[in-house]
Amino acid sequence: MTEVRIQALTKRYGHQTAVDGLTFDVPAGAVTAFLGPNGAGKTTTLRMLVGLARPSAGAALIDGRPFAELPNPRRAVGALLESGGFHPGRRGRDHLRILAGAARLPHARVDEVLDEVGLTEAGRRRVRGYSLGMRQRLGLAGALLGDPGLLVLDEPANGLDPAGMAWLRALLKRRAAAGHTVLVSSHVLAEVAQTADHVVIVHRGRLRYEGPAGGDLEHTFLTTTEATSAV
Ligand SMILES: Nc1ncnc2c1ncn2[C@@H]1O[C@H](COP(=O)(O)OP(=O)(O)OP(=O)(O)O)[C@@H](O)[C@H]1O
Repeated sequence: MTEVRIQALTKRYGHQTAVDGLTFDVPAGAVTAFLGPNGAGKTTTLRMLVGLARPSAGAALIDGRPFAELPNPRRAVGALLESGGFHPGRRGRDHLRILAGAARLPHARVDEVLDEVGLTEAGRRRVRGYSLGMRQRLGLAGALLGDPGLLVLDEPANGLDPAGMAWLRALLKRRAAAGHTVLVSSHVLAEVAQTADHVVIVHRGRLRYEGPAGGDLEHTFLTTTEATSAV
């Protein structure tokens, strides 16, 4: 069971405050949707959680520690924060083999995760020929390699077709049912309503809502974010 605690988390870029004293918990054994308008601070928060950005103040803790202090971070946390970053000339399978090697994970995991994301055949092809949805699936495969207790996904549904969305929904629910912690940002409220158990809404870097999913999510979103965007 992996607990996530965001505590008075703040990130400033010059005079701009992207994340502003944000506090919330992410429960284990549930899918938590992380919502907010464009520029609300979601990606910045997730980047701090997985050690890609340093907080200006406050903390993002995984089982009580910042990512950088986890004893085995690549096994504890699987993250998908952008679907780029693949070497275009590399085969999908080789990309995952390199990740597995760096994390000292058994190479057998590569075939398991390729199968899990439906890329068994495509894994033999070079990434330059992948569609956006296939790149998302490959990114998800990378996040799943270490069978992590915590999955952190930034808009993973981007580029997925309807069957891909249904597949992703089932995957996230399966992880949560197995007791894992799943934190996923999204703009697709209808999708979130079908997937999430718990919802966190931010706006202008601040917490606007935290609670169980259900009810009229669109109404909650629009009223808590004043239907305006910071960008
Ligand atoms: N590296 C950076 N340098 C300067 N400003 C940044 C940087 N990263 C993010 N910001 C700013 O911080 C704010 C929050 O951005 P962030 O990407 O976290 O929002 P978001 O909620 O993920 O948005 P979206 O839904 O559009 O992806 C924005 O105003 C953005 O311009």
